[in-house]
Amino acid sequence: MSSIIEIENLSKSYQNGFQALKKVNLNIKQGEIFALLGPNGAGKTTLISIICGIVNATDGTVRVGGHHIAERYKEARRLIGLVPQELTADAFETVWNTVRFSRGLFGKKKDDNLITQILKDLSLWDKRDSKLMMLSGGMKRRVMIAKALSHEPRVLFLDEPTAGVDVELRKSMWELVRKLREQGVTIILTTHYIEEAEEMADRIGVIREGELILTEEKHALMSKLGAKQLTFSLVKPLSEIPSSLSTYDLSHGSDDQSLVFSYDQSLDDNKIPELLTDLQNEGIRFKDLNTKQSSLEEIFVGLVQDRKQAEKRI
Ligand SMILES: Nc1ncnc2c1ncn2[C@@H]1O[C@H](COP(=O)(O)OP(=O)(O)OP(=O)(O)O)[C@@H](O)[C@H]1O
Repeated sequence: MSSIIEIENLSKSYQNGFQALKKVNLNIKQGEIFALLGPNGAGKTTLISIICGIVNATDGTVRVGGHHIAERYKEARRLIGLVPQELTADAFETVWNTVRFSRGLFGKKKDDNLITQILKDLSLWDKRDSKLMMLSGGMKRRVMIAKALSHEPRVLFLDEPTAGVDVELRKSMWELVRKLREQGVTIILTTHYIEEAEEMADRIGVIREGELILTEEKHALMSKLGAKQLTFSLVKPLSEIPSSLSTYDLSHGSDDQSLVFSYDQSLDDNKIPELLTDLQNEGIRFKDLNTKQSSLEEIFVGLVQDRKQAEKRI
């Protein structure tokens, strides 16, 4: 897959000297859904704002569709649709005019059939004559998406697309994003809902204190970093774990009738066969077994906390 966005050694220091991005390197592949995760203040919005030409980089380069974002701003910007966190449209204007006008801003020819289609796809057609201020929060957010799509961008940035919306609307947003991807649009989203990244993203980037500390295919990330737990439901309570089993990472579960074995699933030799034999030798019998993989949330919290813990140790 070719890259639609190429970011090289991108750094940003704000005027007050604060360094918000530190030598970020990232390629976004055409047609993927990329989720950018990071705690508050990590630099997500700064990164998006530079790619969209709203904020200037201090160092490094960004190319969108091969166009240098500063030297060929117009060409690059034309390929991008941005859905910001905040509503940025005239509250007294109608849905139809808002979306139609936005296409014109990018110098695109009028295409009312396209605007009609976008509004229908976003379930906004019935509201086309309503003023924005009459719409619910979720509807307003859809208008922002319609606006961003009006000039047929190849890349769509969604900054916190579902912050503060209810579960039903969040799910319908996810549907919509998938549909856009099927139409060939590359999607980059920032989110605080790890569940959202877990559900939608093909690839995940984690940013922490201005550094892109990881980019990985979602499935690879989950199997690489995800510890797995195997829980044994015991036939009889076990007050103490025998010392002969001390080489295994074992602990009691919710009570002394369950035993939890944590292991690294990326290792070929996960020691499960040996553990089963040793349990039998110790006369520890079980009536049921189940495994659990750590969620993306657990992985993410672990990644973001590592640094804090390391700093505490110093
Ligand atoms: N204009 C500015 N001048 C100085 N510092 C700024 C400016 N804009 C942002 N920052 C700082 O840069 C850092 C990164 O901010 P940014 O908005 O990119 O983070 P974020 O990851 O998007 O956070 P959130 O999840 O809260 O939206 C923060 O510490 C912020 O305070």
